Amino acid sequence: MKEIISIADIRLLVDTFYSKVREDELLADIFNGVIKDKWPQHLEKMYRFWQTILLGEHTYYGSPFSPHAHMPIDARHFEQWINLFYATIDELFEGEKADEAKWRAKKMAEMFLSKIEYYKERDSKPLL
Ligand code: HEM
Repeated sequence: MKEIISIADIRLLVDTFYSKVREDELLADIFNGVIKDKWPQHLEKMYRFWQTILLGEHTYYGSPFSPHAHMPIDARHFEQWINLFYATIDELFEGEKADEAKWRAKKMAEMFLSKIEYYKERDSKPLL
């Protein structure tokens, strides 16, 4: 077991996590439906995202929430996303950054879910 200290560790984390996602009964179709043949680009973006968060090396400048705003996802999908993410971390890493990765992922999942629910409620309300 090792700590997360380098971009090679981030790549291993991201590659392992998304290979689980791509085999997951609940999540695979949602990801593939949006990403299609652009997996290399998605993975590259996600290396930068986690490199920025965990290593403090600022290489990601996107807006993380926007692409999720209208995906057909609810609490079950986020729960499964978190299960796979935690399983990936626990199988590969230990230490402070590993704990931080889990903590940050959980916080962002909660935030994404509450925003998605907010948009759904608002969209379903009649105008008058
Ligand atoms: C069930 C939950 C989730 C699903 C189905 C999902 C799916 C996706 C998909 C399909 C994309 C590609 C969007 C595109 O290229 O247009 C994406 C992008 C992204 N996701 Fe998620 N995601 C989920 C949860 C999360 C969580 C919890 C995080 C943060 C910890 C996250 C972080 C990101 C980031 C940073 C991007 C790139 C945004 C950009 O374009 O800059 N996602 N996600």
